[in-house]
Amino acid sequence: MPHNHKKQVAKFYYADTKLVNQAIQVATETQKKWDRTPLSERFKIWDKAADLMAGKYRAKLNAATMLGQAKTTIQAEIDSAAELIDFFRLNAYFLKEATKYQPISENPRVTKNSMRYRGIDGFIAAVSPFNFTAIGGNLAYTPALMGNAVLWKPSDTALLSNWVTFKICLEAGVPPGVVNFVPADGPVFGDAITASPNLAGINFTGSVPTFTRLWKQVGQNIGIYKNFPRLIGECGGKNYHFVHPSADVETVANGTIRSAFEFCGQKCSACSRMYVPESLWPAIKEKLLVKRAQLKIGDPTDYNSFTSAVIDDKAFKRISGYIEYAKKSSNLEIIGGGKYDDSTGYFIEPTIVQTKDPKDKIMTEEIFGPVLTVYVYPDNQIKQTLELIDTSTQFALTGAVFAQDEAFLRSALEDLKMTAGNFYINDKSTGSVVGQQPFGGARLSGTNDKAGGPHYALRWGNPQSIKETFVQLIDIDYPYMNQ
Ligand SMILES: NC(=O)c1ccc[n+]([C@@H]2O[C@H](COP(=O)([O-])OP(=O)(O)OC[C@H]3O[C@@H](n4cnc5c(N)ncnc54)[C@H](O)[C@@H]3O)[C@@H](O)[C@H]2O)c1
Ligand SMILES: N[C@@H](CCC=O)C(=O)O
Repeated sequence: MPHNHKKQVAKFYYADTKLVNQAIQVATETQKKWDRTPLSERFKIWDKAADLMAGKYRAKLNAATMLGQAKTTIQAEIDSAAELIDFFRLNAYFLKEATKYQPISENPRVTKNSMRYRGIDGFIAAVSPFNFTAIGGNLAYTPALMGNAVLWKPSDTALLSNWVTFKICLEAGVPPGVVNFVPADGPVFGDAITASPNLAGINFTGSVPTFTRLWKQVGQNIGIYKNFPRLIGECGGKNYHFVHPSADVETVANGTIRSAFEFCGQKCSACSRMYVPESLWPAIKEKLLVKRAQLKIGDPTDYNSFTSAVIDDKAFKRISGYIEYAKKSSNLEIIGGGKYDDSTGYFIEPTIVQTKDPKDKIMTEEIFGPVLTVYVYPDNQIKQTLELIDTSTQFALTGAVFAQDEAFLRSALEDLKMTAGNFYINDKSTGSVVGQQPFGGARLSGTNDKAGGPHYALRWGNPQSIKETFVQLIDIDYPYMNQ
């Protein structure tokens, strides 16, 4: 039954503290053995998993993502087929390349230096969000590829697709105990892992408040751990589209509609605030409104649906709360959409708001839903508007600039340097591809460790330098003293 019909698709047993602790014990014990499995063996397993995802289980994975997370066919294919497979193949490729590096041995007959790539003794907790099946797979399996053992806590609202991913990896040959699937209430899981001396790292993607809580708990417990836990957190955004007076109007309108409303704006990279010059606003407004009105919102299993329902009642309340706020505010005007209805599912119309105040909370807080707010700026205030983009929110995840003026584009790259970890020129702020646009942002958007990039797997490594000497250590003098 599609998610938007408000029916449970599967029932899972939720782990209590005792069970989480048992999983920690299993993982910690398994890690030692798993870390001895040669990398070449692990690469074969990852390759097999990617083959299974691309072949035998492709339809099942996509169906699970559609039914469980209300993604349309195309959005499911982008996520649980393409991106998930890319993570498995490219992380293995990047790690193969990285391990080619060996330190300098000046005279290999005297001394050989080498580096081996180990996991971290203990366990890694992978805590994943609802919105991408691929992100869950990456958070859990990239540390595992590196030789770690993992407790994977899926989101309550992505259980089905995450479970299918887990089963595929078992079939591909990831030994039991290496990745442990642990559905649990968030705080129960968070409290248990941060209280364990064996916690070696947290690989988190989700909201700022959840990551902040986990970081604080680790800080409070810092004296108890065997290792300093590694903390990776990819969090929220308030992503922008900045339109220069030289921009191509068609590109702006199409890119913005896709970025703001695909998957109901429930992408961390979705465009949520837009800055348009007065001179282009009439043309852009008209195109945005026409295109918005054409979007079909319905069942994700209907091929004609552009998007479906938002993920759950909590999201529905939060997003409709912003719409109600916009209706009441004298600074804000809803110019498109604005209706919502949860009688058959958590449906919210793609909504476009115009604001007089570029610092209104609707322009600064993450909404994570299909609400786009536009601020129309005077054409002679480009610099001031760029400054506003940089300073008005605490996030720095994605941003896009639309312009045909080359000189402006080069200066915008500098003026907006710190505003986004993923910066787009004449393209929408969403849709990063593994290996092509490594993903992540700084400031409160996260630790910017760039999932899908060449260094990500190494963040989970525990390299060991080895020096072997083949000659006798003849005395205690320094070498130059014998010359
Ligand atoms: N930057 C990125 O790469 C990226 C990608 C996807 C999503 N996101 C962000 O994720 C958020 C949406 O996802 P969400 O609603 O699933 O986020 P969330 O923070 O509500 O949940 C994320 C995960 O944390 C778990 N959790 C909740 N409380 C916990 C606790 N006390 N201890 C341990 N785990 C706990 C949840 O059950 C879930 O598995 C948005 O803010 C979005 O921007 C960021
Ligand atoms: N790769 C995705 C990441 C979105 C996060 O939720 C994108 O850029 O659209």
